[in-house]
Amino acid sequence: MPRTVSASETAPTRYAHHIRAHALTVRHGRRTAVDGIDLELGTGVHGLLGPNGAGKTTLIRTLATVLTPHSGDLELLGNARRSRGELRELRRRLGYLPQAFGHYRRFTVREFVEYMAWLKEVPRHRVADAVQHSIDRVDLTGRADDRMGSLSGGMLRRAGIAQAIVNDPDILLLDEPTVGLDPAQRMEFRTLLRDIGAQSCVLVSTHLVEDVGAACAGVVLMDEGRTVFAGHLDHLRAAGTGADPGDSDIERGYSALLRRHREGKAGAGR
Ligand SMILES: Nc1ncnc2c1ncn2[C@@H]1O[C@H](COP(=O)(O)OP(=O)(O)OP(=O)(O)O)[C@@H](O)[C@H]1O
Repeated sequence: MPRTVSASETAPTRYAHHIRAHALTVRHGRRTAVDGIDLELGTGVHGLLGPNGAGKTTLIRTLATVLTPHSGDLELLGNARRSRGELRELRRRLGYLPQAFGHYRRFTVREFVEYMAWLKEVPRHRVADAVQHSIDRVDLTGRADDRMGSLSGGMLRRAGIAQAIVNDPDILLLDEPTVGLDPAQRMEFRTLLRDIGAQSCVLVSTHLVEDVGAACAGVVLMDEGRTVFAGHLDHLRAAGTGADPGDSDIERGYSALLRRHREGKAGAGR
C-alpha cells in the first residue's frame, strides 16, 4: 500500500516547535479553563494528563482551532496569525479526534473517512489510497464497507482515529482515544502513535497512565487550567516517592507533582 506523502513532508520546516503557547488563556463564559499556560511541543508523542476539569479538553480544542483563546499567544506550525486562508491551510495539516465526534450512522466507515479527507482537502487523486491506508492502520479493513451505525463503541473510536490521520497530519490531537478499545487494540494503537510521532507532533489526552508509559516520551500535566509539569516521562517517573499514592512509578510521579503544585498554591495563598 503506497503511503500518502503530505505536503508538509516536502515543505521546508520554518518552526522550532509544532505547538508554542505563551500565557495562553481560554475561557468558557466567566470560567477560566486554561489559565495562562506556556507550552512548547515538537515532534514526538506527548501525553496530556490531569484530573477531571483540569482543562485538557479545552486545551486540545483550542489547539484544534475549534475554540478561540481569550488572551496569550498560540503558534501552530510556525503560524501565529489567523487569517481565513491561514486557518484553512493550518486545518489541512491538523488531525483531531474529539472526545465525542459526530457522524452519520448511515455512512460506511469508508464514506465517513472519505468525507473527512474531503473536508481536509486531501488532493482528489490521493483520497482513495489515503482512506484505505488509514482504515488499515486502525485495523478496520474488514469493516470498511459496514455502516457506522453498526460498529461497536471501540470500532467507532477506531474509525474516529482513522479520520484524524487520513491527511497524515503534522499535528495530531487526540482526546481520550483509547476509551472503549480492548487491550489488543490499545497495544496496536500505541504502536500506531509511536509510528506517527516519529514525524509529527502528537498530543494525547488520557486518564490511562499505562498508555502514557507505553507510547509517550513527553508528558504535560495540568491542574485547574495550569501546567503542573511539562517534560520527559522519565522526570515524571522520578518525581514520586514510596509515600505517594499509585500502583506504578508514573502514578506516583503524577500524584507527587499534583500534591506539590497544590501545596505550593495553598502556601502562596496564606
Ligand atoms: N462548554 C463549557 N461551558 C462552561 N464551562 C465549561 C465548558 N467546557 C468545560 N468547562 C469547564 O472548564 C473546565 C475545564 O474543563 P475541560 O473539559 O477542559 O477539562 P478536562 O481536563 O478535559 O476534564 P475531563 O478529564 O473531565 O474530561 C471545567 O471546570 C469545566 O467545567
